[in-house]
Amino acid sequence: MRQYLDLCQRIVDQGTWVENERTGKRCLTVINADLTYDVANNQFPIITTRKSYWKAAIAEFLGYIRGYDNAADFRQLGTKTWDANANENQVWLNNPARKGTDDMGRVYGVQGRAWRKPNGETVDQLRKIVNDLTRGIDDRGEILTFLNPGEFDLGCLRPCMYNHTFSLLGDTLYLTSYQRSCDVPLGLNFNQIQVFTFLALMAQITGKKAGTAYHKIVNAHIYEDQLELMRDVQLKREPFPSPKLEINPDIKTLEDLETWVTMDDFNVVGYECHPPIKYPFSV
Ligand SMILES: Nc1nc(=O)c2c([nH]1)NC[C@@H]1CN(c3ccc(C(=O)N[C@@H](CCC(=O)O)C(=O)O)cc3)CN21
Ligand SMILES: O=c1ccn([C@H]2C[C@H](O)[C@@H](COP(=O)(O)O)O2)c(=O)[nH]1
Repeated sequence: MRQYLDLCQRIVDQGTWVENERTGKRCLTVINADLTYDVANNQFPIITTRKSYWKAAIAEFLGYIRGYDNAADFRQLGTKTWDANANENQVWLNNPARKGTDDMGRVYGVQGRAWRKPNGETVDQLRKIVNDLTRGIDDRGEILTFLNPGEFDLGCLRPCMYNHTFSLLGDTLYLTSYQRSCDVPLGLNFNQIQVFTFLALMAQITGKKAGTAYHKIVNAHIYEDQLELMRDVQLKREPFPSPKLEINPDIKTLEDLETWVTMDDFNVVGYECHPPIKYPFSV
């Protein structure tokens, strides 16, 4: 949790103001941040200096694992986080590729599970990784990439966490995740949980030990309308110790994640936190 607060403080102290055309807002910005999560010792990196809606964060990531392309499916899993990008951004609303209400287009999990090849077939990147890791294989290319520049115009948003690479050292599994753009007050609160949980889940379904997750961020920013709350409220609070994440041990395969798993299969034990802070969201 300290590393999150250090990044927030660094943006407040050393950030540069950058205009953002897509949202029409200015962002206080730094370049390059490296975060690490100790999944081996279950140090769950949840924010404690405000209440974190961790179930929504895990639901969002489960939707990517399932290859969802529709905000209604995400709501069914337990998160409304895609409603605004699917239904309120004028550029996307005007895009002829949009298939109607709640459609997100070919983003995130669609690329992860059904990357289109020129011959019309699709590539299931995640299935290949799970198959390899289960057999103890790391071919130094166990890469799940959501970034498909050829299809940017077919989706509502370019992926922010766009690359997840798995590595095996003996029977210990590591994850390195790359993020091009990070809304530190809102998005990172979710993304930290997602990177941690992705490694924990992949270790569980491939029968490996979870090691460390490395989270590498390029552009880390605070929107102008979030700054006061971050600087004068959240950064004035002292963090609590990290809680533990419990995952239902009956989750054993990728099919389990694709079919019956719900947010009831996850639990956070010993979560102590400060009161909620409602940060503005930019569409
Ligand atoms: N500007 C922006 N920031 C993001 O973090 C972001 C996007 N856009 N677009 C795509 C996804 C959607 N994500 C979101 C969207 C909303 C919340 C949010 O409103 N979080 C609140 C309440 C969550 C709840 O009640 O479940 C929070 O306080 O964390 C978080 C992440 C992350 N991504
Ligand atoms: O998982 C996510 C998804 C999105 N974000 C943030 C980062 C930016 O503030 C916006 C995306 O805007 P771009 O103009 O496409 O960079 O969403 C995040 O932090 N985490």
